[in-house]
Amino acid sequence: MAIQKKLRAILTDEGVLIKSQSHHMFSKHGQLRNGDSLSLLSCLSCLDDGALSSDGGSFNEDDSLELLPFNTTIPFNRILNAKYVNTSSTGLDSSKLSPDPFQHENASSSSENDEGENRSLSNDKSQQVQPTASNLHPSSTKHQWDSKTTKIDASADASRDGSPMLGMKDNQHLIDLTFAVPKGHDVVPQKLRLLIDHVSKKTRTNSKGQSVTFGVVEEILEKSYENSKRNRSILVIINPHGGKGTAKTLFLTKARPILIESGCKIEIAYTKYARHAIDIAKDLDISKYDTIACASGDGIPYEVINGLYRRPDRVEAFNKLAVTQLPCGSGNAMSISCHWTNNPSYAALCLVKSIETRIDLMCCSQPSYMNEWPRLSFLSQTYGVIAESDINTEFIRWMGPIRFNLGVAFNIFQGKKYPCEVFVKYAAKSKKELKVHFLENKDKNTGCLTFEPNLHPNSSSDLVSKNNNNTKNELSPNFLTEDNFRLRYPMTEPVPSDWEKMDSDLTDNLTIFYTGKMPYIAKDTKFFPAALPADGTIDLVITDARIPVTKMTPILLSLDKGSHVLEPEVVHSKIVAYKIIPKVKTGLFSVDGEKFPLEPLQVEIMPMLCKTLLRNGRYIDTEFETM
Ligand SMILES: Nc1ncnc2c1ncn2[C@@H]1O[C@H](COP(=O)(O)OP(=O)(O)OP(=O)(O)O)[C@@H](O)[C@H]1O
Repeated sequence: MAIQKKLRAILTDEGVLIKSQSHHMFSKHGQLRNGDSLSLLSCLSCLDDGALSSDGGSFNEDDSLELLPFNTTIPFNRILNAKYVNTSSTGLDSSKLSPDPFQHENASSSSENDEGENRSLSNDKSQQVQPTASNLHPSSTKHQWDSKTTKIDASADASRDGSPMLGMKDNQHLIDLTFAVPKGHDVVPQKLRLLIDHVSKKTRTNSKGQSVTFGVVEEILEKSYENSKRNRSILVIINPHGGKGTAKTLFLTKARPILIESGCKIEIAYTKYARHAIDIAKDLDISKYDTIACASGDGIPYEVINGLYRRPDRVEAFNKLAVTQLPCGSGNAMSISCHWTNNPSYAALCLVKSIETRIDLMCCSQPSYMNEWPRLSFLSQTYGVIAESDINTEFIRWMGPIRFNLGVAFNIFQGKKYPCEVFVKYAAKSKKELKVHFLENKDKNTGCLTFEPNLHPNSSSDLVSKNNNNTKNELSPNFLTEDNFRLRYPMTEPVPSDWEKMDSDLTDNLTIFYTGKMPYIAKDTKFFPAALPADGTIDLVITDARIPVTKMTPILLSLDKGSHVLEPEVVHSKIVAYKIIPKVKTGLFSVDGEKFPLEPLQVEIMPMLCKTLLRNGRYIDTEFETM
């Protein structure tokens, strides 16, 4: 009968293992051949490789790998959703089920048009209601099947425990599985109807204190979202001008499908003027969301963080909301550092699978605005040749990231210097101390909120590294209090006695002053390879204009590898606060890529102020320890 010809599968520690009854289930190119409608399962084999390239690229995007005709595993870290197929209450005989495993699929039915108005994009009901511990109980059998629209209502569907239909054994369950597959340079949702042979051994305690065995869907979803939060409520802020005007299309075509299929609830706000995201964050109803995703460059997350900071209820806002980026701008340092990718579809997959983590911010004060609002910075502050190059090459914006490198090289080879005074409170002054600090802190996962030790030691899940020595984190969801926002070193007070004044022989000849919190400042620019999410320090890099061009050239050329910090001519320290007083008459600071006035600037670390989403609960691996 028809059901015997369906794809059959079992659960393993790694994922859903597709078994075939027929040796001819897959063609050479991964197409199903058993008479069912064909589904191209290209590159399921490379799904096993969840590793993103450490250079800030994306996952293994090679879809030309040999296909696995049998025993193909869909890893849990690529599974977006699972639902029971409801057959018993439909009047349908299982033998009459469509042979096409996709015919009854209910793709996201959000019917929004593509206009640039702010509007709700809540996905349809089937996406909002997910199988949960409470609605998966087998006794609940409220089934709905709209045969006209062939939609499966998840609320009904999820209420069922996959009880066997005609021709199925007790331990068999018919489910619809949605998972992410590579396609070209992206990852896209794919759906498959599977007959799963499974008897769950997992139990949970229900609201009455009884021990209840997991349903297979519940077990799949639990393993697929281990350590991460399911069904996020996301406010997506799109800068329609971001990424040379491509941000909106990038989000809608690449990121949104992954979010929708994962059961996220989405609303979109478009920025209508410069700095609009500050106002959006300042005024939004924080009870409606748990995540703000900036489909933009790094400018919008900067604005969102500063908008939240200006709220009277900022403690609640920073306790509740995670701020993340879907890389749709020209500078996407946050996504490269946090999601380990510059690709919006892979970043969306990382978003739904990530670990909520508290990261440090930096609080910036300058005379012209410190009495109003100090500015929070999540990425970097720079003065000197890079600040000038980044901002002053805006006129060649159309060139994309390369404009940054051209500007830097141009000014460096002109031998420009930017005299200043710098006062620093060190955490690790020498390169040796810095390395010790890095090694001591890199596996601590200090800010992880949802981290738990790997429940499945044999699992290949990449959510949790097997060889780290993490323990369950004790951070409370209401970790922050107003005290966390208090400045330890107000600019109005004299420089504290435990700060050191840097040698003026160096600072009078300074070319680059760069402080940062994330490893990548742009694609292929690993400027702060020792940066850690929540180690309570800022990384400082300084260069001297007297470095000969013959030595400066290799330093600049090693920015992609991050090994520039090892060069003896480059100052590299970890600090908790600093004050820089420029001595030049014209110029600027750049804070998170934004233009700031040429005035004394004082910055201090704000430990774990911002909740964000990190793949594996950590920044992209910079390989600093092996440099
Ligand atoms: N509708 C708008 N009109 C004009 N400016 C806008 C608008 N929306 C946002 N902006 C501004 O655009 C700037 C850059 O935003 P974003 O970082 O998203 O883009 P980007 O493509 O990465 O640009 P950049 O090259 O500056 O990094 C921000 O300063 C923001 O205030």
